[in-house]
Amino acid sequence: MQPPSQDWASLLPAAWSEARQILRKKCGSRTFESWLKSLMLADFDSQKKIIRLACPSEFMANWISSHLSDELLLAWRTVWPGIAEVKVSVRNPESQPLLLDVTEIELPLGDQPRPLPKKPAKKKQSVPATPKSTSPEKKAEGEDQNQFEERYNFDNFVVGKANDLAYRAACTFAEGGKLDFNPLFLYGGTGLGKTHLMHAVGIEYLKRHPNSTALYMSAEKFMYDFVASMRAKDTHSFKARLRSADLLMIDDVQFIAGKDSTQEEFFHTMNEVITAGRRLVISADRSPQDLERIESRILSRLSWGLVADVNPADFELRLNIILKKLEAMPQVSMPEDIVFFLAKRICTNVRELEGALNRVVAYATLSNRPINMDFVTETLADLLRTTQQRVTVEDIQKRVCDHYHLKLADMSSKRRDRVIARPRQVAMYLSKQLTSRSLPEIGQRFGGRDHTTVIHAIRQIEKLRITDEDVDSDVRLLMRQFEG
Ligand SMILES: Nc1ncnc2c1ncn2[C@@H]1O[C@H](COP(=O)(O)OP(=O)(O)OP(=O)(O)O)[C@@H](O)[C@H]1O
Repeated sequence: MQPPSQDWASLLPAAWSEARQILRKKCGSRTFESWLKSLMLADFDSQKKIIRLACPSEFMANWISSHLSDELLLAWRTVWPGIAEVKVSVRNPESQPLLLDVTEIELPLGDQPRPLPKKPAKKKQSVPATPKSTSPEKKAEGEDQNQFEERYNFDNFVVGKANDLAYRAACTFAEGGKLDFNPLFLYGGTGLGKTHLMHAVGIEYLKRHPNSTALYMSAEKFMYDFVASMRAKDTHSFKARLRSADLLMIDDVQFIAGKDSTQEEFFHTMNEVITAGRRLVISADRSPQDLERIESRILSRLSWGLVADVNPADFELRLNIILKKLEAMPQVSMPEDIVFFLAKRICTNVRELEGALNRVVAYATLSNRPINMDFVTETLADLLRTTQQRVTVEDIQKRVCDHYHLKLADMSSKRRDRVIARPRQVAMYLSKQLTSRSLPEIGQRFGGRDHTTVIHAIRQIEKLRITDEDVDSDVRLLMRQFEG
């Protein structure tokens, strides 16, 4: 059964964001910036599995179609394997895009550029398209008003031991009462919810104080806008915009490390905002004392306020996050053991956990398959491989020998009778699937066999998994033992 269209709409932003990351990597920043960046997601035909992208001109549409169509299809298929076709056409100025692409993080023009951050650019959804006749100033104003992602609110933020302090501090800050501390400094590793909390502060603060102004920007955007304002010889408007906000939030402040002139401006902005009794929220990937190449006067101001850490989610929090996300997808039926499995295995950060969940749901819907353990281990194979504890060829050999009641020495012996040769092939196959060992390395560990023997074993098991149910179920069982 096909899901109703709004289900697709909720999954598309994350998928498009992931596809863009892949495209940037595959095609290089130059091509991406020149040709692909302005592409917008225009439509998704869930019946025919066609993605339609729109770009500003016919010339661009033709060029992209003739030069980059393979890359586009590949990127989409990496994210959603069932996609049949990706079409590029000219944007209809009247129609509203499915997704409005917000400005991606730009490199600063003045201060020494640093590599772009690896995390996906955050997307806003459901932002009304800017009317064509809007003046640039009006547009900037409009962008500020629409800067918060609605779904990043306090209700959607799941609280656990790892983020309790940060959550409570953020709530207090957003209430807008007497300021007991200022600034609020949130820090923690990537993908743990700092940006989510900042958006939640902004949303809540504006809800309670509709006549106030709140401004959120990444430290990179701060840097870029500042440098641009210097070039345009108009730093005045830049300063005025930031310093007049009742609530100012700067995300990922570690990005201005080593940027002297930006830090100078940042320091004065902080000072003015705090002195004027306006609210300031700053986030970083580490605590003030651990931030390097940031001026000490900035660090000391940061430590004046409340410093709250956001820690990696524990199992219970991960479980609750999945359950919360599933609440928003009532059409999805996910068995309890899968929910536990995901919470247990995807423990890097919440962004990855969310990505894994979205991928499973999207693939299942696209391929019309039920969500069960086989499906999930197959769909998330790459992720599980990197997150799983390292499995060694020796572990695999032991498990296979236990399963088939063989001696460990049989894995390396020259004996070729089937009762031994077949399990040995299974062990070679699993070694390729579950470890990062090369074919010669695997052969070496099976009694110094040649890599062509390993290739033969892998092909043999691949064939048998299709034609012989017993072999297939043995392999699945063994695989699950390692992956679970
Ligand atoms: N406690 C939570 N409850 C619900 N969702 C969460 C929680 N923590 C993180 N998320 C989700 O995880 C994703 C990543 O979070 P976010 O972008 O806020 O991370 P971050 O800490 O700002 O990372 P970075 O340092 O890379 O900017 C978001 O989609 C967010 O909604």
